[in-house]
Amino acid sequence: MQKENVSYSQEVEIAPHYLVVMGVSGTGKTTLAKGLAERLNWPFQEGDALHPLANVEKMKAGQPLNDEDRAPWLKLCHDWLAKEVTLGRGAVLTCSALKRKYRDVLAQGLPVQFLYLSPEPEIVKDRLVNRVGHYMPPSLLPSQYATLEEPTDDEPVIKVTSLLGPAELLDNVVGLLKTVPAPEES
Ligand SMILES: Nc1ncnc2c1ncn2[C@@H]1O[C@H](COP(=O)(O)OP(=O)(O)OP(=O)(O)O)[C@@H](O)[C@H]1O
Ligand SMILES: O=C(O)[C@H](O)[C@@H](O)[C@H](O)[C@H](O)CO
Repeated sequence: MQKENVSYSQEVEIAPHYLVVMGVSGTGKTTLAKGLAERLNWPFQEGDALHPLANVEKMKAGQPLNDEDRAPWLKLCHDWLAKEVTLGRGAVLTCSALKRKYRDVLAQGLPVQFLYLSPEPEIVKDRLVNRVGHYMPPSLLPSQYATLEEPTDDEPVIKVTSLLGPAELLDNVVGLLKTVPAPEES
């Protein structure tokens, strides 16, 4: 029997992934994650929106967060991912996820993949200095790098080193996701 003439967009061929777009402040997590969520029709959560108010106030005041500050926030991020995994549609979260132990909390028991953005530090600094309307002061960037433990190959990570602008980067990552299988549920 002849198949019905249904046209699928290229994006529909991408299996649901549960992505945490990670990296230090200013690497372009929100820009890319929003683009992915819109293009792939996956739910999006801005990780920064889950910070307790005290964390935001601390960052605004130019003080880096510590492990204790981040713990309740990471739990909320994990819980959002867990909920989305049960719904099975794919999902995208932004979260700096700077340390290995933070990523372990985020991914615990979940088929999460980290999409690691790491433009050159000078480029990231320029982006932060030129960004308007965001509470995160560029002066906190050195502490972000000091805290960062780059993901290693034994983690479920997709590394994105491209220096493309937002639109081309999005196309590039969508293309990449077509080649990367979604991990099995653990
Ligand atoms: N691929 C890109 N090329 C050039 N500029 C970009 C790119 N992606 C994002 N930007 C710009 O860089 C700045 C930082 O981007 P964005 O807010 O997405 O970063 P972020 O990692 O989410 O930051 P934060 O962790 O502080 O929320 C913004 O002004 C954004 O417009
Ligand atoms: O772990 C951290 O230190 C924080 O998550 C920061 O990365 C901020 O949330 C973000 O960069 C603000 O824009």
